[in-house]
Amino acid sequence: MAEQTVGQVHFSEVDIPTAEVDHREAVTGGLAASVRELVDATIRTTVDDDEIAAVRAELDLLTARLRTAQIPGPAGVRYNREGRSWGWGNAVIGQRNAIAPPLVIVHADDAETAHAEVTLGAAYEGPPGMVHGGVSALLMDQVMGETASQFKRLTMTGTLTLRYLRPLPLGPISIDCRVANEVGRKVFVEASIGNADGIAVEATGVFIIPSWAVMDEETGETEGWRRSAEG
Ligand SMILES: CCCCC/C=C\C/C=C\C/C=C\C/C=C\CCCC(=O)SCCNC(=O)CCNC(=O)[C@H](O)C(C)(C)COP(=O)(O)OP(=O)(O)OC[C@H]1O[C@@H](n2cnc3c(N)ncnc32)[C@H](O)[C@@H]1OP(=O)(O)O
Repeated sequence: MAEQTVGQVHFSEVDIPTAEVDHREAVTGGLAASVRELVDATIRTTVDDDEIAAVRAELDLLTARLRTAQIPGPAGVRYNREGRSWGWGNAVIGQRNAIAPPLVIVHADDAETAHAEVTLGAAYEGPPGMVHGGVSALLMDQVMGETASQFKRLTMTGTLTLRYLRPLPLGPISIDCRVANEVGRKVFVEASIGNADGIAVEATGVFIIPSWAVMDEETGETEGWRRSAEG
């Protein structure tokens, strides 16, 4: 495994064929989906105290089984020689992360716009019955960051500005995003999150190609970046 550190961000090139990555994602993504159900059930269950104690004991055993073989730290961002990249622990789209909603992001062919959808349940509540404002910010930050990167360069959130227009009920939500402008290493991105009733939150962001990122003058790609297979 080749470790590459670009500034303070670590990437790992691993020699795993894309088919194997896809297989691992299908298997562990299924596990994450089950844990996501568990999170929802934990919030909403009304079973009695004894039943909670019994379930907890079983869960602790299951967790111990998973811990018998673990990587030493977080999942990181990895890529293979076929250009497939993956970040299994990502807080928004990590395939193995039960805390991730998980958002499905579709980027336009020109990579300048993106659309994302997900259904948010009880685990994402802020005001009663409504999406937590920080969750709205989190989801938009991810979509905006990916869109700013255009899958060819490393961008980091510099400034994210949000205007909360109206409360957003839990349930199906969607995000729209576009690159508005670019000046030097600054990429200006706009996004909104809402539902069938309209937009609830608007966001503008300045995403920055860090000064320490090494850029290829011809392609505009930064080192450490590989286009993901899902694009
Ligand atoms: C987390 C990165 C992961 C990367 C993974 C890559 C590939 C993996 C594959 C999939 C992931 C795809 C995309 C990523 C998607 C989502 C990730 C979520 C986004 C995040 O969760 S990311 C974490 C939060 N984020 C930070 O952790 C940043 C901490 N911070 C810094 O690392 C530096 O602070 C930095 C780099 C921001 C700037 O450093 P620098 O040295 O390059 O800046 P410099 O001084 O050269 O300024 C150049 C021009 O930007 C202006 N400028 C500077 N700072 C500004 C700011 N904050 N706001 C507005 N404008 C700013 C100046 O005013 C100047 O403007 P002008 O040229 O006009 O004078």
